[in-house]
Amino acid sequence: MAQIHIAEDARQVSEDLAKWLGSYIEEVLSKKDRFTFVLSGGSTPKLLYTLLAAKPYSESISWEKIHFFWGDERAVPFEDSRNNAKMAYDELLDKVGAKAENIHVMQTDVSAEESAAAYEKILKQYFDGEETTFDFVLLGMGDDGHTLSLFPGTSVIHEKDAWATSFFLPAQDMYRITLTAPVVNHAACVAFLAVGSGKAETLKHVLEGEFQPDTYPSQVIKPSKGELHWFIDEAAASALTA
Ligand SMILES: O=C(O)[C@H](O)[C@@H](O)[C@H](O)[C@H](O)COP(=O)(O)O
Repeated sequence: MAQIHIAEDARQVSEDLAKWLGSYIEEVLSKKDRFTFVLSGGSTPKLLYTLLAAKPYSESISWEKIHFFWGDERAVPFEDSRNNAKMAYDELLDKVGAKAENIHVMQTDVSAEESAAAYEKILKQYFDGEETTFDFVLLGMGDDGHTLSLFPGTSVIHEKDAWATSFFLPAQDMYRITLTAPVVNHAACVAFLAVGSGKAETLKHVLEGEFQPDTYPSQVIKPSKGELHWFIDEAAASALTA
């Protein structure tokens, strides 16, 4: 069952998530020596990353023990403003003590197919045979209900085997590289961060409507063993009935 955290506005949601995440990371690192963290792209996480890169989190989190991954990537050069890895470096990774060898970007200087295959190999090296995959997966949700690069009507929504894949997205005239539901649904903890009235109607369907993953791909995120959290603001929550 998803745990839903509602705050007044986008800043408060990000502050609440930063605080919650700081405690969660500390708890996990009290039991083991690495924390695997999937970063999200899009615009919503920027404020969260900025908060994490500043005090107290810049000093309280053991950044050197965190291994970073991405949920998806647009197959554009790193320097392109649409590149998810660049946003995370600019807002967070260039500001905290993460180790370069622990940061695993989805390469965009090779074909999307090669990038996905290389990512699959890295993920298998980290998690093959493990009880769960990532310690934490941060996800966004588009106004259309997509998450990662699982867009409505795409076959990748139903991928059952690959942990990372790629495909051409005609609507954006670009290739995308993305994690798939299987590897995310085996994570220890998944948290959506979604804000704004533009997501309200979609969020109502995702959380309260029938299971229609081709229309609302975010519905396929259902951790089998792990926790599922939604960090949302009042505007995004405005159509919820529960
Ligand atoms: O590459 C991407 O676009 C993201 O990974 C994507 O899944 C994002 O999380 C949603 O599109 C929400 O984006 P916003 O946060 O900008 O609404």
